Amino acid sequence: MADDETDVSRAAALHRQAAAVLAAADAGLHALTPAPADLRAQRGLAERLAAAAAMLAPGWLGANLATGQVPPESPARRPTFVRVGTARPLPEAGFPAVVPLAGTGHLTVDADGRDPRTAALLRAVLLRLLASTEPGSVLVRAVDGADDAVFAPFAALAEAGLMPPPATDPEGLRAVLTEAEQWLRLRSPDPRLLENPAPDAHARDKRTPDNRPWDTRAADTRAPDTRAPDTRAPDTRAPDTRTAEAHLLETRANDSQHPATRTTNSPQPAARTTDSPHLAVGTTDNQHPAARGPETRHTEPRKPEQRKREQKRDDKRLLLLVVSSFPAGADPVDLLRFRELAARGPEAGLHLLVAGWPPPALATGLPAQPLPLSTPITLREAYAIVGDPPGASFAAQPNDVGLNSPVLLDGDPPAEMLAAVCRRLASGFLAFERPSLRDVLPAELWTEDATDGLVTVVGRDGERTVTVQLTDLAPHWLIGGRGSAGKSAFLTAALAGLTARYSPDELTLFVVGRSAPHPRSVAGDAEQVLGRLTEELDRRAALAARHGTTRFADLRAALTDGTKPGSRETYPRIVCVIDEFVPLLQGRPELLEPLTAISRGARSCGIHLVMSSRSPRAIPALHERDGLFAQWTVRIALPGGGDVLEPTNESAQSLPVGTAVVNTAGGLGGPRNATRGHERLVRFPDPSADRRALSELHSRLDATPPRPRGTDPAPRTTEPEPKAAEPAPRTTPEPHAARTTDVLLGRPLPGRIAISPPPPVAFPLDASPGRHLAIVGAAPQAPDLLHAATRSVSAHHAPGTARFLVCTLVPDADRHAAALATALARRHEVEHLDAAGLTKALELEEPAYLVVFGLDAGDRVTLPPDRLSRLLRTGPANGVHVLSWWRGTHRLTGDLSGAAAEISGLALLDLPAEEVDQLIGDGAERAGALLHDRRSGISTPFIPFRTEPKQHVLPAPRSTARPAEARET
Ligand SMILES: Nc1ncnc2c1ncn2[C@@H]1O[C@H](COP(=O)(O)OP(=O)(O)OP(=O)(O)O)[C@@H](O)[C@H]1O
Repeated sequence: MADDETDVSRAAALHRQAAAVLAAADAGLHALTPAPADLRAQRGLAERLAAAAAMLAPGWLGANLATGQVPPESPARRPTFVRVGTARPLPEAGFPAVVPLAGTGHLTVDADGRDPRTAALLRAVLLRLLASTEPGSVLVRAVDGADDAVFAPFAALAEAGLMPPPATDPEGLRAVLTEAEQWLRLRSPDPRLLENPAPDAHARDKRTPDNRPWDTRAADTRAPDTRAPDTRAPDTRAPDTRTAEAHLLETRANDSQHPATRTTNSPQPAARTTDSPHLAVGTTDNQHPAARGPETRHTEPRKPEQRKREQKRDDKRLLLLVVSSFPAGADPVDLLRFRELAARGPEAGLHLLVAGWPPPALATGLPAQPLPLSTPITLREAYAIVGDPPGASFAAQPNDVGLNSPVLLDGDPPAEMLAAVCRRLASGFLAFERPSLRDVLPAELWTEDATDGLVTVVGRDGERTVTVQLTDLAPHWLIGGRGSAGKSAFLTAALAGLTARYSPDELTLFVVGRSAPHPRSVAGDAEQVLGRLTEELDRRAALAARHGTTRFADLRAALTDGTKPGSRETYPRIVCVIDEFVPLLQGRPELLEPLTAISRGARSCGIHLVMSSRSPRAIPALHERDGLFAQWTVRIALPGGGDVLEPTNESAQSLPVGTAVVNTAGGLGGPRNATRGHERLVRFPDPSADRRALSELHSRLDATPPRPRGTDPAPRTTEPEPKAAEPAPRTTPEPHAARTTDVLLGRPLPGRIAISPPPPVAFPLDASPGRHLAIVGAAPQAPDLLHAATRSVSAHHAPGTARFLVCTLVPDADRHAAALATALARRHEVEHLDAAGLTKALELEEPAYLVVFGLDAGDRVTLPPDRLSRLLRTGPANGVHVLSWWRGTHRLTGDLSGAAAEISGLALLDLPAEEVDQLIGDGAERAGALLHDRRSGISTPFIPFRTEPKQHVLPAPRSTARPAEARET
């Protein structure tokens, strides 16, 4: 080692000496009476310099790539020097021009990447740095503001997460700057220096100490082409300027005592003992975590040596920020951020390759200053000039600057060579295989119970399966990742896992901005979905208060206690998924309040939020102490999504696509690669690469009938079907039946969310069993509501495409039935049925809407309960839906209760509390109208639509009075 250092020192000294000699030679060439060149001496010198360069930049770092020869295998090393071209003081003599990088400084080129020479140089340098280091030890962030595809040949690295696609706009540029600043903060010896990620440019400039590199250099900056050639002998007295040798030695000294390892109060937090909210992530080989109960893994505080080891491993990495050109909208503050990063970067492993620097003063309003601690390259027509490296001089004389030799910059590396290196790096970095969608799905559908929480497999950590929970203690997930990081893929796979595990009785999805994959999902725009969710939260919170429960499991037990076995009344957990919430909240800030209320009140009500974004910290208030996310312990960071973690947590840096960091301690963490009990690096499936498994799952979900809570799963093969004699519902609905038709019932009550105009309260009719509507109550407006609701269904269908069968069993409603039939006939086929016709219609198998006024008046001859039950269960699969008005609850809860239990939509009008309680298990005082969907368990108050002015509505008997027409048998 000592010998090596001596050799290298000697080589560096030779290099310096040779540079000075060359400068002197150059001066000679330019003198009026040129001295005769000693060509042999020049060639000898060039050879010695080439040998010195080979020592400073061995292997990939300094090889001549133009030959197409892959440099001989050499151990991965820190790129302290890198070649930029060939210095050619004489046509006959040349040597590689190398400049310092890792541990020392940066590189700038005055022309940006639109100049092909610059673009080629950037690619060559990038290739050298990537090829000479271990995969993953140089992280690259690129900016190509001209969107000139300068980095296109490196695209294979994007998938591996080694180099995301370049930022092309100011927003992307700022994201890159922020990432670099975070990198610096974590490694800077004095983190206070970079407390504010986006500094106020002018304030920052004013407080810049005078001894910062760019300030001292600014005073004597001259454009390189105006520099006088060096005519003096090398300055051997210059102990204060750091030579290449000094750089090298200093780099080594720093290596062994990096600032980050020196600090005793490193920002990295000690691992915390996991407590219950942090237990939502688990790993297992085969056992379902729900069966194991909550995990109780505890993490011992890491020992100092272990921490040191982790930090040291991390310190080897470099972050390389490569700018080919600045985006048009970049402003002076962005440029000042570059200077700040440059000034502090090298000591923290941050290096910049910036083309187009200095940016023109006229365009930026800032003086065109060199980038601190950088070696500047200036392009000329046929060659380039390489300026002095940071703190040192290539020149021999104190007043001279730069390498006194023209440099022919390296051209593009051979395409095949570059592609091969990228392939090697990408495959080396993707150490383990992507799981398939089947890996996150259970063998059998809908076998889990959501009482204590939801849990699903999200991917694998090596060979281990990783599960994440949604429970009272870990109620919500916050997911972050840049564009194309795989957020949709992660969500789709996670939701597939949940919907396959939990039947609609256990789980209801509320989905904003994406399609809903579960039979009882509620999908729509944010206003509609959050409106429904707020109503449901209010309802459940009131029930929890009434029953004195603080856990959802207790509330569910209290609510289902005493309900009849097989009852359709269920209390599913609700998962509300909001994709890309930042633009949503920026556009509709008024939604923040209900969302925060839901987030806070949800945990004891079985309501969970899953929110994702490309820039989760774009609204800082959400992350403050009282902000939306303050209590969200589950954070999931995909590539570029480190923002969802604590600023000190680096585990999401340089994630490849297809991986995510799942952290269940609010993002708490420290260095990358450290082992933390509350954090897992997960490889998750890409459902788009597994379309078959996904569509198979969806078909199975569509085909599986919901089962009442408390009964066995429907498709058990060992048990007989409960009603073998009856035809099973069709598993593959006809195309017409697969369509969902909304029955519009009224306006929502003014709620917490101001929505203009508010969406109507509607009940969706789809192909699953029980999708029928019963309007219940003797209120005068009830028959008119059936009229209005049916008209909304008619309007939903194109003229002539729907069939309506209208029947009235109570004379009081004749007028309504007649008016409805007349109105419907204007658009569709309508048939008026008498009692006998109704009985026959119970056998319907062709699509139709059967509209019955006073269904409760039908006797058992007209309405044989078993035939009615069968129609209600199997009709929707055939496109048959029953829309009915029942004047009271008597028969619904009496002799027709079995059949009526099949009706999943109940519009209750002015019913007494005890009758509401009997029907839907919710005895809250309810004046007015209430829509209850038995499938989702959700009740929504509404103001009924009318077709007639109020005074024309006929009075009807009170619901509690038994209707005379209802004959019991
Ligand atoms: N697990 C995975 N493994 C490999 N590739 C994946 C994986 N998941 C997603 N991808 C790929 O990454 C790309 C982007 O995925 P996706 O659309 O899910 O990203 P996103 O973060 O939702 O993007 P955006 O924010 O732009 O909508 C897709 O081409 C997808 O095939």
